[in-house]
Amino acid sequence: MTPHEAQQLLHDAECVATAERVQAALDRLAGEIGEALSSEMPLVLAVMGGAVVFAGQLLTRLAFPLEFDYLHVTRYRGKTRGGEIEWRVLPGKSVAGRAVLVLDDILDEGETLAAVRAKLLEMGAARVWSAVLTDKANGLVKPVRADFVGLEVPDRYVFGCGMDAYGLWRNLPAIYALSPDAASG
Ligand SMILES: O=P(O)(O)OC[C@H]1O[C@H](OP(=O)(O)OP(=O)(O)O)[C@H](O)[C@@H]1O
Ligand code: HPA
Repeated sequence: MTPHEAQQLLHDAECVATAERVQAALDRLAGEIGEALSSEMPLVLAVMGGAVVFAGQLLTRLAFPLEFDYLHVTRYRGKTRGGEIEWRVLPGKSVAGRAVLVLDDILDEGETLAAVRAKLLEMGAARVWSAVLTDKANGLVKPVRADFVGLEVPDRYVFGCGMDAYGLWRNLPAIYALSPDAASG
């Protein structure tokens, strides 16, 4: 894709959550997570790459002791439809016996979070919580629900705030839905 085509993708997209709404959701989420986990000294794990913005912006709002690490798993690989789960990096820190909080940008069909949760429990995590910046209202019975949800997004392919459109635009501070034409590409 050329830079011009990438700009066109954004131009044709619809904003579904402004940067202000995202920041307000982060403030609320941080409060909810603090109430639930402030005495747990959790290991916070970002699911790379989509969680990079969410994790960075949430962590500085959490005012309790925690450890941070990441794991890398992917199943969309720059496309708008998911496939097989591919594990790229397991968490480097031991999760055995730990309270773990998983951070991800989006709960869509729920396959990724379900696989991450199962893997962490298999690795001996004592308890696994999850927080997602967005939960897609797609009407599916998802295999897992998130304990903490920032925003609901419509049943469209969304991007920005860590979420990519064909590998691009993770850097946007607001959330957009791809135009139907672009989403089928
Ligand atoms: O609920 P699901 O349908 O499983 O989809 C959610 C997952 O899909 C995205 O990851 P992706 O595979 O696109 O990799 P990325 O994090 O590098 O964008 C997103 O970051 C979530 O991890
Ligand atoms: N946008 C970006 N990444 C995603 C989505 C989406 O709508 N669903 C699953 N991963």
